[in-house]
Amino acid sequence: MLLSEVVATSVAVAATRSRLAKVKALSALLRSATPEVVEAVVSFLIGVPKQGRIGAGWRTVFELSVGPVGRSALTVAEVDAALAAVAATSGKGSAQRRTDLLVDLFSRATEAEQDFLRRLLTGELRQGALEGVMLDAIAAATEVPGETVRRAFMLSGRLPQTAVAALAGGASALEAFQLEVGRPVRPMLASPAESLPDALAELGSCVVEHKLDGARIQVHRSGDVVRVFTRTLREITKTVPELVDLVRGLPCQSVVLDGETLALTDEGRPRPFQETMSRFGAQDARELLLKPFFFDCLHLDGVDLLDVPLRDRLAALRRVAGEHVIPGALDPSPAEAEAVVAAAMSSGHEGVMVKALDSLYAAGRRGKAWQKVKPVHTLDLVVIGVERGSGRRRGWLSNLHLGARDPDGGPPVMVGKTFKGLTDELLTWQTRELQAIATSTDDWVVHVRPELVIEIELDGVQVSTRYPGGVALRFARVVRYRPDKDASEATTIEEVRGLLPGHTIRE
Ligand SMILES: Nc1ncnc2c1ncn2[C@@H]1O[C@H](COP(=O)(O)OP(=O)(O)OP(=O)(O)O)[C@@H](O)[C@H]1O
Repeated sequence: MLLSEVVATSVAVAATRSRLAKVKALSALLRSATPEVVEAVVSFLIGVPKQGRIGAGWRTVFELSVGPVGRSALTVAEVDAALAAVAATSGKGSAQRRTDLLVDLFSRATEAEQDFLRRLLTGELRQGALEGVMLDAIAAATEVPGETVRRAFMLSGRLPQTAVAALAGGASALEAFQLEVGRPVRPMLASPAESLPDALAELGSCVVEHKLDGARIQVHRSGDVVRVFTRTLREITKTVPELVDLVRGLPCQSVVLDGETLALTDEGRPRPFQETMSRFGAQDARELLLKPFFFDCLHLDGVDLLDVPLRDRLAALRRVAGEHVIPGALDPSPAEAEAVVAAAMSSGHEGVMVKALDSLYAAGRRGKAWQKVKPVHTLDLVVIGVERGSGRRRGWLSNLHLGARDPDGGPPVMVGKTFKGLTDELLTWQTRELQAIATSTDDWVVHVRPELVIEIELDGVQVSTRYPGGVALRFARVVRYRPDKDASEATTIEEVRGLLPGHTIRE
């Protein structure tokens, strides 16, 4: 398959707002790809090359200036091989060798292909929002039910491999995907509830647990080997040795645990979220110990538990991790449930989770079986630009331009601005981070790649003629950055519109 076919499809998908048209274009391309290149084709389209980060600096790639050719015969397989060669280059003089390989590749590409490759390599093409569209396209290309494709993806965590299996072996190949200890699955998510009584009434027999304000972890143990993953399935085993030691000491041979981790003060209250997240960085900074609070068990000693009711998963969890289970109450009366909320709030946590005891573990799903009850309403928005500070904030990048996600995979839709709630520490941090992902700047605004997710508290929204989505935030203020989320998980423009007066307020 020619690279130009992938580029043309990518451009066509970006140019249309119709989900159906996107799915049609992608599935037609998948159908015409030969088995050897399916993995590369899907990787290119979702903007994540198979080789991951190839080690060529952003600047190198962006500043490569090689005259384009008028017509090209570059194939997907050739590009894939070239990227593999770049990724495999290491040692002394490797920066130059990588540049040479890239120059060679770019010199065989047309202008449109160069532009595509540049955006692929700098991560600009990466669009989490395209994942859902791609899953539909795989289903359409193979005539396998969408649910089967989705489940395989949630269990493997990898879209290209899901496509390869679907195209080669259809539904039966996808049904063979199982939970594998050591390979993370997409975590189950929660929907917002109006109130505690609503959630209790809707779910019937349930567990009410503290909703801790930390970071999601998924811990896999097989024998003595323990691996820890974040909510976005990034491995952080090396940075959290205390969690590894703790799970290695549990009374079992193999286990997969789902939970939340955070750093606590001496009084047992949560430390600021930023401090917990700083432990997920590159090095082991063990002076700030993390404590795990597990709330689910997906596998225990050879038995997969994804498809057993929560009641039984919790029994397994208590057996294996008793004292590290998150606080809560099983099958509480309304008064007992209220008491859990009061205890959670007075300990400095953000609310409670209410979960149906007969529900199965729906990997990657934000369903109704788990409902969160939080007194303060927040949105997770994407930073799309930032204004240069003035006065006391001179030298810092300050006023943030905030976007909501387009569920059909288009660029984020601006819904407001804010600099409220930013501490000096956050201003310093964001100035550095935003400069690193700047795409263009003028005197006033620095535009950035839409990657950073930020949690925003607000009083509500109002109709706006200024912003393209027709809706604007009222009194927005920053709660915190969410480095554990990527832009594909941000609040959608529809969810923001749902907050307009006249709509039912969900969160
Ligand atoms: N008892 C608990 N059960 C499940 N998740 C919990 C619990 N306590 C804290 N959490 C955290 O809450 C998250 C679930 O809420 P949700 O699905 O809305 O994700 P979220 O968008 O990160 O939520 P929020 O933005 O409200 O923190 C989980 O990902 C987990 O990190």
